[in-house]
Amino acid sequence: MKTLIKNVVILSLTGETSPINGHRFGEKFGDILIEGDTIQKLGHAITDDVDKVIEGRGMLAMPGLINAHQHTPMSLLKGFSDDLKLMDWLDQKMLPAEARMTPEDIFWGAKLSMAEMIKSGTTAFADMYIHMNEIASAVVEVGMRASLARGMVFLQDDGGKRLTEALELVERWNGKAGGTISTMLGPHAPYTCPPEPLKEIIKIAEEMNLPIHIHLAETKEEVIKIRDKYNQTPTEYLYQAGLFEKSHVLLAHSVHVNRRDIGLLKGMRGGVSHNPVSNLKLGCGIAPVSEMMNQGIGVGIGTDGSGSATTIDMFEEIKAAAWLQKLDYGDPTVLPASQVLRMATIGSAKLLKIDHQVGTLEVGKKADIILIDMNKPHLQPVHHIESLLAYSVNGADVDTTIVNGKVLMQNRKLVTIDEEELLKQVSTRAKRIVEGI
Ligand SMILES: N[C@@H](CCSC[C@H]1O[C@@H](n2cnc3c(=O)[nH]cnc32)[C@H](O)[C@@H]1O)C(=O)O
Ligand SMILES: [Zn+2]
Repeated sequence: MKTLIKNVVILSLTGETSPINGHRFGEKFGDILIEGDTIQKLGHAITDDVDKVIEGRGMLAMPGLINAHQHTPMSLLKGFSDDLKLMDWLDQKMLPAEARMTPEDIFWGAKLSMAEMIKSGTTAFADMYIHMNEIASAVVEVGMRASLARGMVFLQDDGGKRLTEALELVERWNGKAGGTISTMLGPHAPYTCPPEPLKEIIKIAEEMNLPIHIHLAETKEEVIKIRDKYNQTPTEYLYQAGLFEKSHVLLAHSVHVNRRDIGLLKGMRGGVSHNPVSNLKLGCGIAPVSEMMNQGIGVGIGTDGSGSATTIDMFEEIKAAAWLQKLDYGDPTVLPASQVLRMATIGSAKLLKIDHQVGTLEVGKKADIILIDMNKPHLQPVHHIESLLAYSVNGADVDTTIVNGKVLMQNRKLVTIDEEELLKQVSTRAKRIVEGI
């Protein structure tokens, strides 16, 4: 199967961040040839025989956004319990609701998130949740790229069952669906994982060469809890358990990390998923991402589940990430447009360990591409394309979403998801789940 995208402005997001006015609209105008799952040519007036032509005049092509931290089925719980403290929200609302979710609910909730992600330009995501078989099946049906982990909370005595499920997920799905699915191990957080199971997971991850996805230092309460229990910061706790010795680690949040903590993270494989909207909404604080990046720590962008962030539009996260750093430093030159766009693409790709496949538009990479319709009042005139993308574009401006060479949305119509059926399914399921909570 060959697809030709014609007459688009191509923003490949390769290389270093560009200086202000480094890119101008129209400078890289051309065509993209996709063969199978791969970008075959980027050039001018490509004339190959193809099966499908996408006319892209007036549109911009860029790498799909990569959401580095998600709990996709929580879309069923969006708006159900807002404006609560994180620990109350989790203990009193989310965990009881999650206990009621059937595998089918998880399947439909994951699909709901995927519909929203495709419609706002996200092509890949990292997910940590329960009933991962159902999520993996939804991923295959929908055609997105995903890195999946069974979230493990060790507060009850059936923790062993969770580890077994985590390993079954790896066994069954790692590298499957044409290489679009990868897997990680997902110990939930320092406050839900005591040293013993945590160390066991770290050892298994090293032996099996599996990345680890874990929450870190999201709230001040977490810092107090870990200090009271272990007399350490959450980062020190994970460091001492040996987490950063060998494994590739995806840390979600990392809001409350001090200078010393950042020193411990320096040199780690992987890095931090910054989830600014969730952190803002829960009043958690501002993660010191500029400082971490200055120390060479990888930083990508995620949304967290829509149970907390409520929105999973990565363009909102991009804006929030840039604005928060500028505000925090009192300096608008911090985290410029070109840098924050790279965090949400190749930055996240590195965290998911899929940067050899995606994250930039380059010949030989997998075709995960989004087309943005620039013919709109809020996107004209164009002086600096990266500024518009970072500060003006919304998810709803995405016209076409392609993953692994396959068109998942065109003219804003989903190709692999029956939207009407989806909305019917989720409304009845969501009502049943939260009844009486
Ligand atoms: N509760 C599961 C495993 C956890 S999966 C991932 C978990 O992360 C939770 N979660 C979602 N958002 C956040 C957040 O912002 N901070 C901490 N936990 C979260 C979510 O509710 C879900 O329970 C078990 O049976 O072991
Ligand atoms: Zn989370």
